[in-house]
Amino acid sequence: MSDPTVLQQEIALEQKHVDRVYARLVDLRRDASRAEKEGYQLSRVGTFGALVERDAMVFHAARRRHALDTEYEGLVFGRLDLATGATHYVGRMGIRDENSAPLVVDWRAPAAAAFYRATAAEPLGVVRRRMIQSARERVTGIEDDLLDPEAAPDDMRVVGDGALLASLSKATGHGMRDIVATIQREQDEAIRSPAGGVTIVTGGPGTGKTAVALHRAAYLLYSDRSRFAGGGILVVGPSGVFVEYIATVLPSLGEDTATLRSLGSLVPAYDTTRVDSGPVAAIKGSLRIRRVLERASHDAVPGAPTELRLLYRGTLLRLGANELEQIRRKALPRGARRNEVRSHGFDRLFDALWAQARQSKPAGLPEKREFEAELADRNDFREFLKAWWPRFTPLRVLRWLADPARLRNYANGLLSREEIGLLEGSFALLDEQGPTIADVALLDELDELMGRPRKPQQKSKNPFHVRDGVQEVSTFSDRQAAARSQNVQRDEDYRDYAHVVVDEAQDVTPMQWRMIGRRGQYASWTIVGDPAQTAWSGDLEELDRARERALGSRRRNTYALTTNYRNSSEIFEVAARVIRTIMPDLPLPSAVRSTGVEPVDLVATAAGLPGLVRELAEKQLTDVDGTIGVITPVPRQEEIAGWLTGLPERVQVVTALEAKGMEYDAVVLVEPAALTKDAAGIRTLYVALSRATQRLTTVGTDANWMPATGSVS
Ligand SMILES: Nc1ncnc2c1ncn2[C@@H]1O[C@H](COP(=O)(O)OP(=O)(O)OP(=O)(O)O)[C@@H](O)[C@H]1O
Repeated sequence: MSDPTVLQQEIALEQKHVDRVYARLVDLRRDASRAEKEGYQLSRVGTFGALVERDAMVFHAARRRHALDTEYEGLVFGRLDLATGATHYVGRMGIRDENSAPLVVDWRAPAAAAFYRATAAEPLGVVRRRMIQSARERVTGIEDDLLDPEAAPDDMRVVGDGALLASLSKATGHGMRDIVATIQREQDEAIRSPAGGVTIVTGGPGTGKTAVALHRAAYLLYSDRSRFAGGGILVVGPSGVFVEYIATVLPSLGEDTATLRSLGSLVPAYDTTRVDSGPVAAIKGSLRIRRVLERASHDAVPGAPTELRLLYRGTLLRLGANELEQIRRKALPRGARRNEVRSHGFDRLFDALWAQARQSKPAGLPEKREFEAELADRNDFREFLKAWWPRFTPLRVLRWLADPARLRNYANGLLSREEIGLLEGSFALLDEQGPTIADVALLDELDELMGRPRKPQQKSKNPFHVRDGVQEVSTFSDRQAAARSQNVQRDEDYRDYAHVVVDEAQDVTPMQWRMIGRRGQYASWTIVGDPAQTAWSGDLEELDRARERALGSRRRNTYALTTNYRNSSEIFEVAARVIRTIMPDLPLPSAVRSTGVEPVDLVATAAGLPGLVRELAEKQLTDVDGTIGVITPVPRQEEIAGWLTGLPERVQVVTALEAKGMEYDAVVLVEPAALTKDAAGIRTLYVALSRATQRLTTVGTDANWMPATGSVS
């Protein structure tokens, strides 16, 4: 423990610098408001040039003000004392004083890298690294790491127990914890990985993969803003709950341009949280379903007219079922996209009708063009076309799969009888309950298979588009320069992202890789995940192949994270025992924190379970300050939520699948035995057991839920 007087003196010292920074911030905000006002004045001049300039000025100034507002909290969080005698302050954004001398260095600037990378073994010129904790403008604490005692001047003071442990013992809030002040070296290396190619980050539970992925997005925006803010960064996470959990991280770093989507909302027309059972999700996720969809996308419309009869100038023109089917098939060869070749179908229909008309030679038969125009004008003919070859939406075609006869026909030779039965059960609910998360990838595939007329894309004409590189300080200028590109209007289903981040990548199915891949054809990628946490019960090799295909031949940079920052060592020990039963040789991360509190395992009768679960949740409310996750088997979420009605919002009831990527201070895992039927279930159990930072309780009707080694294959 450090001497409290020394601590207070050091806090007072840092407060002086922080006061200077905030005073400067006031000036900068005033300048920004003035620039905004002046921008509006320019509109009175009325020339086109002045208007363009006004737009740019107002936009930049407004953005600058926004940046200054959002990064107000915890603006300065670090200080480096170098062996050279120089001192750098590190913060969420770079700020210079009125003479352009740096007051704060942006955490992403090269000069700040040592803040994260220096260790006692390799101090990189850093003598003391100091983390400054604050509440708004007030410095509240200091945690020092003395990295190079030999080089330390005699009067250098070192206080606190180390920054990382201090930060980890804080309670978890609703959003993800902010780690910018305590990023560790192996994480920093992954964050600053080269911008191109594919950066792959692996590591066990709680190793900071999500945190790294998000800080990397912020780093890329900083290091090449015109490329990444202009082209856009897409962040894909597994569930809506997860996306909400991470939503505040990038804005807290001053970046609000990235697009965050869950797998159920990646395609704009849908936004679903409905999940399929594991076996159904495995069929829908497998590439075999693609051929099933392809067949559906080429099939005749249910209830389509089987005959065309038109009275034309006293002559009956008639096409029967066979002729219509032949025309349709010829116009729609394998590989053709139904919505795109619609007009070919119509052309062939006209040809067939024209041939008939010519044969019967009605009086006054006009030229072919005019004949076509006359038909196209007729309501009865137009109605026929609409019914015979409508414009298809993917959802309409997916609904055809709810018809068991059609499904069997499309899946014949591709899926087993049992698999077809499972799909039948799932698609039967499509009309009533809407698509599931797995269906969204099928709908996107159908969209691709059938094509659609695309709107021309709007390109931004940006006279203020400035190419910027990494800058040491004063990032206002690069943020402003890019402001224009952030105003780019993107297509609703924008596909040309400059960078795609995929979190919890181990759970992305082959069909979902195709869906994401369509949106990242020109992108560089960051992929983070942990294969040991996958719930995928399908073919693991197929999964690897699909991912590799989406990522293409881009260069891979791989990073492995090795420390678990989330779980206490007592909690992670239980999770580790579970995963070792199916993956005995898996390298596991080491949990850095011990609380001395052992996890609790309880058994109840079926009748006693609801009361006990409620009691346990209530107890956690007094034991921890932060969030409490009650994790349930997927089919029982609603029932168990019913047992907990009226409890504060801090108690969140989530399924084992929704718990992916999440973190709670206390976890009550209900009926763990429900998850031990197969290897995918055990991997999901491993996820559920590794969500808690402080307290873990397992409770259920089966006392023997801990799987035995080799009990499942
Ligand atoms: N360097 C760090 N300093 C402080 N906290 C950290 C650090 N790295 C990670 N954490 C914290 O550890 C927890 C786990 O991080 P994160 O969710 O990113 O891990 P993950 O590897 O994605 O986990 P999982 O695979 O289990 O979903 C979070 O609370 C995060 O804020």
